[in-house]
Amino acid sequence: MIVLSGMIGAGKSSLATILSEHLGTQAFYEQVDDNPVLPLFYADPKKYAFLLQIYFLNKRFASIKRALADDNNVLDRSIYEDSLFFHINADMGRATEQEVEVYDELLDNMMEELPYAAHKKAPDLLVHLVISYDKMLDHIKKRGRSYEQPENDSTLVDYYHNLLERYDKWYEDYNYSPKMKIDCDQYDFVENTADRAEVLRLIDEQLKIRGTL
Ligand SMILES: Nc1ncnc2c1ncn2[C@@H]1O[C@H](COP(=O)(O)OP(=O)(O)OP(=O)(O)O)[C@@H](O)[C@H]1O
Ligand SMILES: Nc1nc(=O)c2ncn([C@H]3C[C@H](O)[C@@H](CO)O3)c2[nH]1
Repeated sequence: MIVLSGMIGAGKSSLATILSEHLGTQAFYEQVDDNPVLPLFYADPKKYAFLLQIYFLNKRFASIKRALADDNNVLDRSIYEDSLFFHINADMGRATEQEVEVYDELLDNMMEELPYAAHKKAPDLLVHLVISYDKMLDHIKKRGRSYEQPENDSTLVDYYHNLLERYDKWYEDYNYSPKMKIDCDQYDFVENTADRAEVLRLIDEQLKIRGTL
């Protein structure tokens, strides 16, 4: 299983499609447009942060179990980032200490079950998408989900900056599997075919080193 990580709008879902088609494997997407809790969260983060997190954790666990079944399936976002999101939200006062404690224990408990549920614990490769704030906003605007637009909600500017800041350290500390970075300001793998080919080549190179290609 290959896991894609990175900020909101970095291009994970787009790359999941491109990469899974290239490898002839399956992509497992994050549940967004049919996620009933996400709009509630953006409207009232304090009230819904915990519920949203439990929702994502549950869906993610189900996807991971299926994605781990075959080599090179592509998972759109890691379970470790769900925890990062929640801790940032908690630090912004959107979850209580007790909620954080329950979440962390539940996550640990679920992670202990993964080797039994999926015969494998960690991904074969993490592909982290790095993006600047401005480029990320371009993508968020282009995609047009109203609840993600900072012009509709100025608190999102702080939220996005907090996430971006913490993501760098998260990637540096990540040690559950081999990892690589793709610079989304440098490579436009959605609209530029030469950039797309280069990104796929870089990922293939890592998969060959790891013996899954
Ligand atoms: N390299 C790129 N060039 C141009 N547009 C892009 C690029 N990458 C992504 N986009 C566009 O940006 C938007 C967000 O991309 P996508 O949904 O793939 O991001 P994501 O990382 O999966 O986001 P989220 O974390 O919110 O699920 C989409 O409209 C997509 O077409
Ligand atoms: N709070 C929170 N915790 C998560 O684990 C999480 N994972 C994704 N998201 C939000 C970001 C995008 O708007 C949208 C699509 O990625 O969903 C999350 N939000």
